[in-house]
Amino acid sequence: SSLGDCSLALAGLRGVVSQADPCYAGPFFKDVEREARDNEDTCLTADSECNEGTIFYNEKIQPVDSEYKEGSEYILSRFIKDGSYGEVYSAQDVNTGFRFAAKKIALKRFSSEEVGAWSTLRSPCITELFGVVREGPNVVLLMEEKSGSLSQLIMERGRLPEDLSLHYHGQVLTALEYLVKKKVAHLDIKADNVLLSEDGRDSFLCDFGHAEKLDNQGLSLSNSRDMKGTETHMAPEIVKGEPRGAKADVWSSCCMLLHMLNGCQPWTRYYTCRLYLKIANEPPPIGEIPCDCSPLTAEVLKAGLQKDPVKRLSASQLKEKTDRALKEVGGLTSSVQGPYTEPLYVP
Ligand SMILES: Oc1ccc(F)cc1Nc1nc(-c2ccncc2)cs1
Repeated sequence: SSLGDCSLALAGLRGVVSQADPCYAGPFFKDVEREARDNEDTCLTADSECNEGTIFYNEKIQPVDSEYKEGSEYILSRFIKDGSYGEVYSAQDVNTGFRFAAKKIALKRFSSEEVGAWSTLRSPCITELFGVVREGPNVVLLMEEKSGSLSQLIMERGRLPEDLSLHYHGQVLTALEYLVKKKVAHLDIKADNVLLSEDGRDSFLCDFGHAEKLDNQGLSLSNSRDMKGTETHMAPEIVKGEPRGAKADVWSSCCMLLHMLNGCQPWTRYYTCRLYLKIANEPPPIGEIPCDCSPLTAEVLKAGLQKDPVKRLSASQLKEKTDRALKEVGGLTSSVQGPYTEPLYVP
C-alpha cells in the first residue's frame, strides 16, 4: 500500500484493529511495549475492551467493525505448547473458517522485537506472521499454522536418519542466510522452533521472541547481555555475555543437528548441572558427533561448533558444506515417517 494508507492505518491504530502493511508494524509495537511498562497497573487491570493492533494484509483473517477478539472474531481451538513468553494455540477465524496459530503473551512480557524483527521477513523457510492484536492485558501474535514441529518428529523417531537430518539442517541454514541479509539474529534456534509441512519435507523457522536486530558489522544492536534462548543450544559468546550476532544462530543450528542425529540434546548426557560454565570452559561438544556419521557431516559440525564466532563458518558457508555432506550420503532418500531408532546414549 502507499505510505499514505499505511501511516493513516498506524495513526488510526489506537483502539482499532486495522489492516496495514507489515513494514510499519515495528514502531507501533515499540510504544505498546513502552506504554505497557509505563502504566504497568492499568495494563494489568487493562479494560478488556482495549483491542488494538495490526492484521497484515490477509483476506482470510477478517476484523469485524475494526475489532478482532478471541471468542467473537476468532476462537482458540486447542492448546499446542508453551512458546517463548507465551502459550501457543491453534485458532480459527469465525467468519472465514481460516485456521492459524496464536501465541498469547502477557502485555508486560511482550517484546516488540518479536514483531519488529519478524514482520519485515518474507521467506519460504520462515513461517509468516499474520498480525498482532492487543486484547486487554495480553498481546496475541497470529501466525500461519503448521502441522507439527521438528522436536515432535525427533521424539516420535528417537533419532533421525543422517540424510533427513542434513536435509533439515540445510533448510534452517537457508533461513539463517536470509536472516543475515535482513540483519536479524533469531537467538533461539532449536527443534521446538522449526515447524514442518504436512508431508514433513519442508521446514519453517518460527518464534522470534528472542530475536535481535543486528548492526552493519552483524552484531546485536540491543545492548542487553542477558542470556537468551535454550541453554543446551547457547553459543559460548552468549553464555559469556560477549557481543553476539548471526554466528550464534550457526552454533545453535549445529546443536540442533546433534539433537537430530543423536536423539538427545548436546551436553545433557554428560552434565546435569547448569551448562553455562561448561559451554564457556569445556571444548565444543564435537565428542558427541555420532561415530556412524559420514566424514563430511562431522566436518559440518566441527566448522559450526567453533567456540570463537570469528572462526565459526557463516550460515552460507555451512550451507554449502551441508549440501555436499547430503550429496555424499546419497541425497535425501529416507522417508520422514519411519521406524523408531533408539537415541544414542553415552558411548
Ligand atoms: O512465536 C510465535 C508466534 C505466534 C505463534 F502462533 C506461535 C509462536 N511460536 C511457536 N509456535 C509453535 C507452533 C505453532 C504451531 N504448531 C506447532 C508449534 C512453536 S513455537
